[in-house]
Parts: sequence; structure tokens; C-alpha cells
Amino acid sequence: MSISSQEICILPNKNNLALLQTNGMPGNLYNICSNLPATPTRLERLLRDRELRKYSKCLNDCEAELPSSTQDCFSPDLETSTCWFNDEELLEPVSASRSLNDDGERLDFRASKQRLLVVANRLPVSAVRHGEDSWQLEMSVGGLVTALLGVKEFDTRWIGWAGVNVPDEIGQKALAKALDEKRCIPVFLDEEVVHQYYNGYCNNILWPLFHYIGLPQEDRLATTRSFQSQFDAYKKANQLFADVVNEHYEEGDVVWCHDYHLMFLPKCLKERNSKMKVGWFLHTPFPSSEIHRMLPSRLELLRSVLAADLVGFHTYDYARHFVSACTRILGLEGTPEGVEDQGKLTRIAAFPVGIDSERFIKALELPEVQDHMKVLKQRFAGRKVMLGVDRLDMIKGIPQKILAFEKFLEENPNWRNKVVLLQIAVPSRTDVPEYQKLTSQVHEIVGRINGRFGSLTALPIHHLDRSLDFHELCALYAVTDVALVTSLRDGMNLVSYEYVACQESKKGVLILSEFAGAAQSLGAGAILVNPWNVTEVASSIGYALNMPADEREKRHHHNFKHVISHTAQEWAATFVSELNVTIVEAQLRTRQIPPPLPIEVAVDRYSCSNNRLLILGFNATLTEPVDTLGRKDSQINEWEPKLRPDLQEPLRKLCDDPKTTVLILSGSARNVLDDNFSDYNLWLAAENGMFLRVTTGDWMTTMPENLSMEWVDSVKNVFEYFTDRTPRSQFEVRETSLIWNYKYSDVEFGRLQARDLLQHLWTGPISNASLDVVQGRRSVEVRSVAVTKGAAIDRILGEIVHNKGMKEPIDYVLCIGHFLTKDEDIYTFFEPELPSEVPASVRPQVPTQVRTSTAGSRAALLLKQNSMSAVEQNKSYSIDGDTLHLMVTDRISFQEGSSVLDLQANDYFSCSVARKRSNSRYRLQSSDEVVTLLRELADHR
Ligand SMILES: O=P(O)(O)OC[C@H]1O[C@H](O[C@H]2O[C@H](CO)[C@@H](O)[C@H](O)[C@H]2O)[C@H](O)[C@@H](O)[C@@H]1O
Ligand SMILES: O=c1ccn([C@@H]2O[C@H](COP(=O)(O)OP(=O)(O)O)[C@@H](O)[C@H]2O)c(=O)[nH]1
Repeated sequence: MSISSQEICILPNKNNLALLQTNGMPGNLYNICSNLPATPTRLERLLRDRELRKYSKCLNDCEAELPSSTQDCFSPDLETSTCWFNDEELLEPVSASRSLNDDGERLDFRASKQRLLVVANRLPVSAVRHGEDSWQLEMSVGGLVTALLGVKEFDTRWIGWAGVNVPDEIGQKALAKALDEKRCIPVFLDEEVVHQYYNGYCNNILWPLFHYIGLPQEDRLATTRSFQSQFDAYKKANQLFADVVNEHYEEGDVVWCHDYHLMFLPKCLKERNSKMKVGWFLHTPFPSSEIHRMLPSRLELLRSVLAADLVGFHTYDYARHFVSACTRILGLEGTPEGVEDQGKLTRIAAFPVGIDSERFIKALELPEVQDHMKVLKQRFAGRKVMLGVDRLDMIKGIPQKILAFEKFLEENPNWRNKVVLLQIAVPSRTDVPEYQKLTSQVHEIVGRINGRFGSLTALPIHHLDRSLDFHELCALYAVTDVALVTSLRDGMNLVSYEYVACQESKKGVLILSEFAGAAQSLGAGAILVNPWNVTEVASSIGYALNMPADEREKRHHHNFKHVISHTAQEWAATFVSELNVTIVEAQLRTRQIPPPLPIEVAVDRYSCSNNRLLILGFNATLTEPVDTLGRKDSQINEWEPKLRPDLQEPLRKLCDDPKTTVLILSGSARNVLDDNFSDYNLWLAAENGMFLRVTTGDWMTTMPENLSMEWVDSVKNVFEYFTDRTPRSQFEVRETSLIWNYKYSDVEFGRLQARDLLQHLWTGPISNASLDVVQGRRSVEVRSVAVTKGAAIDRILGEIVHNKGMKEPIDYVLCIGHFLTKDEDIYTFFEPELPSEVPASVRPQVPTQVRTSTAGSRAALLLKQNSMSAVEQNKSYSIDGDTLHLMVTDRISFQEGSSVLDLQANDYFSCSVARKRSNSRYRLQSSDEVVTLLRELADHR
């Protein structure tokens, strides 16, 4: 019998029973499998997932204790390969995890392992060709490989470049076959692409920029010139990766893209299959948005990463920088969850990587490691040994490290023959000129210092330009007294983790750069340094070498605990779990997003009807879309909205159609609507419907009689104060509301100011008033509770019907707008059976029953009621200057039993524009689509 992870929950034991009950769902033990509507929070989901993982790990561990004959274990055949780590079990395919259930029945967990496609530039093995169809595979070096090799919980396949050019088909086939045994799938890149994409765009542009080094000094202009062709190659290479993923993808797979090489990949994948679960993780720092905005391709890169469902970074700082780049450069909304764009949320979070600590700890017991340790101890007997292990990369701060060591020797002559620095500098990206230069620079400094402080028998620096095998490396980690990590920037730095893992008996000291991601997790036990400050590093070396045993022990203990509990396995499992949860949540959220307006249907119903009402919002509905993409933030266009020129013609046609009444219903002031629409034959409702006029007539007010505006002066004071202190913000005093707008200000500063402003309002002038504070995307508006579009519409409708002397009820309503939530009561006005708060998820999108006003339409009902109450109460409104206060209720001339509205459900189209969540039945993405719609309607009289 095979069971899926979904079904695991029906096997509770005492432990997970306790957990499920503490997850906020008392008495609902089987909630995960039940059909009950309780929707768990993200935290509940993640906790449950974590518990299930532990549970299944526990079963797997039990299985490990079964006699080997009962296990169906894979034994890799690496006869043809030499492995750098000589640790081929790391690449084993998924082993069948089997266990017995309570009835002695065998459970096969093979099916419960989720398929994971890891896509990274580099495969864990690099290929070396030995003949036409013969390949040797060697382990690749670098933290990414180390981290991902620790991932064992999934049925993993690795897709990547084998680090070699294979132009011929025979070679490609043979290599694909050899790699298949390692569950690796090659992406073949030709030399030119590798040169432009990997050496060029990735390692000469993105890498230095993301590490705050800036573009290479000498060939900066050349780089600037070749930028476009390198970026094209980058996109091309990413597309090649996408093609291979698509070829191997099976429904339900998780596709996990890695690193700066593949920032374009999420977009390529999602364009082809929007349902694919795509995660992207960056192993390097993500720099401040000020750095990222220097990239000519800044927009495209951000946009394509955002196509992923989940985006992960090593630290909160990197995640914060990314979100800030999205807000500042793309103008998108950053929320605590991630980044939102048109209702799509890309979740952004920090997932600090770890190592497979057990592997290092166990390795120390191996005879070959013990042998290495013995040799090393003898070789350096009587001297303290300091260790540096880095790829030879400018980000690692190797010259700075060596200079600090020189300074230490300079200032501490007593240590000169008593300490040695072993520096392993693994050659890396040797085709990139900057790396070549670094090699000679380091050699030169090492030579100088050895010449200065060395003797015939001892040298202060042992510098190795090569990699070590795993056993040698573990031995070195274990016997050395101090590890020196001086990265100028480093995504994480796993060497520091590995050092700590191997120091359980010696309790050596870790000196760690504060610019490495690892400083966030190992900072408590390490000595943190600024690698640029050579004096500080030199004195830290002295401090470390002289540190008393009890302090070393405490510091080590702190870090060791962290390293063994934050493993690579846990990192990957958490990321994938979060990705799965993100997908579930996105599905739930999607249900709250109204479907696109079926334009054809709306047009078709329009042409079949005889008395139509078109209610159109103004801002962001009939104006150009809010300019966010690639905006030049400093450009203030116009504060006042303007009707899109391409809408003039269709709007005029619609207004001139005798069967159609057009109402512009807006928050804008009267003069703004006058400026834009005076020439059209339509109705204008300004200030959210508080003022009304037909363009051939004068303004009248529909304002409730007792509307108090006493609060205005005090709110104005607060708005003035914040306008003064927020560059490029502005406030507007309307007759029924006050609006502070910061759409042209610095987004983040504007938001902070808005938060502050709200606090002032709540605790000050409006605390006792009957007001609403309405937060827009980049605005704060204060208006009386009674002022909403929905509240005004019945009065407006009454006036229109009366004024036009309508003999026939309205049989078609299209209501579209970029309305604030407060004003969405306009949508539900025409749907009396549902309260406006009802979430879209439970709202029938297209009700099938036919409603007529006589059977309960709110408009007809209200009009009748108002009419009666007006007659009964004999209410009237006064004339105030040029404003006629409307007594709408006594103007209803319809006879009892007849109706103002005779609206069938499928003749009503409420539609939000450019809103992510809405109570409308439908949505349009932007005012561009409004243009299409109105053009179509205008052509169907
Ligand atoms: O593949 P290469 O070009 O030879 O470079 C090796 C790797 O270097 C980078 O490693 C990063 O990932 C580590 C693990 O997350 C992290 O600890 C370290 O700080 C990073 O520098 C690079 O990001 C990888 O893609 C490369 O494979
Ligand atoms: O001779 C060596 C030296 C180092 N490493 C490994 O390379 C990785 C370096 O990762 P780190 O995160 O420190 O930096 P990166 O090189 O990825 O920037 C570590 O796992 C080391 O064990 C290696 O494989 N061979």
C-alpha cells in the first residue's frame, strides 16, 4: 500500500495528537483531511507540515534500523568516476523508505517523497571528457553544491550545466547517460553563450554588483558597451534551462531555481505553465535598491523573479532589500508577506541555509581523516594554526586577511614563529580577467610577507592554490586553532559552519566578517570583524589566539548548537514546505479575485436592452493607468486627473445614444468633472455622489441634511503639517472630504508619514467624530461616515429617472470603477440579496435567478419607500447659493407597483478596475481594458 503525504495525518500517535490539538483547532484532530471549512493560518499550516516532516523522518529513521536485507537501498556505481569528495552516496537516488504499520502491513514511503527539480547553473558534478563517449565526473566546488547535497528528503533531480562545452551529439548522449546515474540532467551551453552569460553577465556584472564591488574598474566602459549582448545571452541561457525543465517536468513537481544565474528562469517557466510550483532562492546577498537600480536590466530581472511563487534569501536584510527594490524601482506594493502586483502575491522570506553537519561530525571518526589530523599536528607542532578556506574570489577579502595577518605579526613580534596561517584558495572562474588579476595580487602579497617574516625553516603563510578533498578539509577544520573568514560580502559562507561542526573537541575560535550572511547566525559565538579595518582584524587575531579556554568553550557551544540544528536538510524542507503552503494560499486568494469581465457578453446584453445605465468611475478608470512601471519617481505629471484622449470618441457616442444614460460617479471635486466632461451629454456625480448635475443643468447637492463638517479645520491642520514635511505630497480640500496624496513622494517615506499621520488623526481631531479615514494606495482621505457612492446612488437614480422622465425601467446596468472599498457599496446596491461585506469567495458570480425591481430590487424599493416617507414626512431641502438641495424622494413619479429598475441578473455588470480584491462581480485589469470595452459598447447601439 502506498500512502500520500495528505493521508499521513490519519495515523496520529500521542505526540502528533498533542501538536494538532495545540494548533488552534481544538477537537479537530483530522482537520487537514476533513472537509470542514476552518481555514488554517499560514503558521498553522507550516507548523503542521513541520510536524508531519518530523513524523515521517522518524519513520524513516526507524526504517534505517531494519536489517539491511529488508532495505531496498541504492548502491551507486561510480566506477567510471572519480569524486572530488569521494563521497558518492551524496548523489544517491531516492531510496525506498519502508516501514511497518501497526497491522504489520508494509508502508512504502517512496510515493510520499515529493519530486523536486533543483535547477542551478552548476551541477554537483563537473564533467571531464576522456574519449568520444567516455566521461569522468568530479564534484563541483562551492557553497551551493554543499548546501544542496545535504538535501535528502525529496525525490530530487538536478538540472544544470556540467561546466563543459559538448558540441557533438555522441558526447552529449554519453554525458547525459553518465549524469543520469547521478540523477542529474545536463543543460548544454555552447562556448559563446557560456562566455557571455556565465563569465560575462553573471560573474562580471551581477556578481560584483550584488556584492557591492561595482563593475570592474579597468574595463568598465567595455563592460558597459557589451552589456546588452551579455544580457541577451543571459536570457537565452535561462530559456535553455527552462526548455530542459519543461522536458522533464511532471505535474505536481516542485521546481526550485537557484541563484543569480537564473533570475530570468521563473518567468520563462511560468509563461509556459502558470500552474508550475516555482521557487527561487538567491545564494548571494541582494544589495540595496540603490545598487540594483544601476543595472540597465533592473526592471526585467525583478519582474521575472517575481513570477516565482516563493522567493528566498539567506537573511532578512537581503529580503528587505529585494522588497524595497520592487517598491522603489517597480512601484509595487510591499507587504509583510511579500510583493503584490495586480492581485498576485509573490511571497518573499528568509531561509538561512545550513550544512549537513552530521556528515562532517561523522567524518572526523574516519581513519583517513584521523591520519590527516595526525600528520597536520606533527607538521605544525609547537605553533598555533590559523585557517582560511575560500574560493579565490574578490568577495572573500583574501588580500585584506593577509594584510591583517601581516599587521598582527608586525605588532606582535613574540608570535612570529609561533603562528602560521594556512590559506586554501580554491581557483574559481578562472576565465574571468578580474579573477586572474586577483590570483597574481594574492601571490605577490603572500611572497612579500613570507620574505619579510619567514625563516629558512618556517614560513608564516602557507598558501595553496587548489582545492582539498573532503577528508583533508575536515582534518584541517578539526586541528586548527582559529578560522579567519574576512569576506567583504558573502551570501552566507558555509566554511564558517563547517569549521564549527568540526571543532567539537578543540573549541577553536571563529573570526567572522560582519558582512557574511553567517554573521547573523554565528555572530553570538564568533568574533565579528569589519574586514576593511585591518587594525581591528589584527587585534582580533591576537584576542583569538590568547582567548582563555572557558570563553572559547562558551562561544563554540553557542555556534555548534546552531550549526547542528539548522541543517541543509531543514533549510530545503522548510523552503519547499513554505512553497507548497504559498500555493495553497494563492489558490484561496484567487477565489477572492473576481473573474475578468466577459466583454462579449456585456456588449451582447447591452445591445439587447432598451434603457441602459452606465455608471463610470473617473480616476484610474477613465484616466491613464497609474504610472508605476519604470516610473521616474520624481516626475510629477499632473495632480488633476484627465480623461484619456482615446476615450473621447466612444464616450461621446455612448452619451448621444438615446437608449443610454451615462453617469460619471467620482470622488473628484465638481470643477474637475466640469473641466473634463462639460461637453458631453451625461450626468456628473462629484465628491462621491454628494453633488449631481446633468451637463445641461446646474449642480445640486444630494448631501444628507445633517452632515456635519465641523471637523474639517482640525484635520486640515494635520494634513498641512504632513504636506510640509513630505516632499512632493499634496493635499486637497473638497467640500465633503479632505485628501492627502503622496503618489509622487518617495514610496517608503510616504508610507511612514502616512502611518504617522493616521496616528495623529486617530488620537486627535477625529477620535470622537463620525468620520471614516479611507486609506488609498498612496493617499489618506477623511470623510464623513455617511458619504459613500453606494449611499448616494438611490438619490442620484431618483433624480435621473425624474429628470429624464423615464417611462420604462432601467434594464441594463454596467457599473465600473477603481473604487475604494468604502465605496464598493455601489456594487452591492444593485444586489440586495447580499450584504456588501460578503467575501467574493462565497458570492455567486452569476446568479441564475431573475430579479425584477417589483420583486425586490433595492432601487425600486428605496425609491418607493423614500417617496412615501418624503410624502409622509414632507421633507424638503433648501437652496444654497447656486446649489439646489435635492428632495429626491418626492419626485418619484412612478406609479405604485411599477419599477425604476427591471434588472435581470445577467444584465447587471459590476466591475472593478485595477483592483486586486473586490466585491464586484467582474474585474478589468486597467483603464486600457476600459477603452476596449467602451469602444465595443459604442459600436453596438
Ligand atoms: O559555480 P561557481 O561559479 O564556481 O561558484 C561557486 C558558488 O559560489 C557562490 O556560492 C554562494 O552560495 C553559498 C551557499 O548558499 C553561500 O554560502 C555563499 O556565500 C555564496 O557565495 C554562488 O552563489 C554559487 O551559485 C556558486 O555555485
Ligand atoms: O578545497 C575546498 C575548499 C572548500 N570547499 C567547499 O566550498 C564551499 C564554500 O562555500 P561557501 O559558502 O563558504 O562559499 P562559496 O564558495 O559558495 O562562495 C564549502 O562547502 C567548502 O567545503 C571545497 O569543496 N573544497
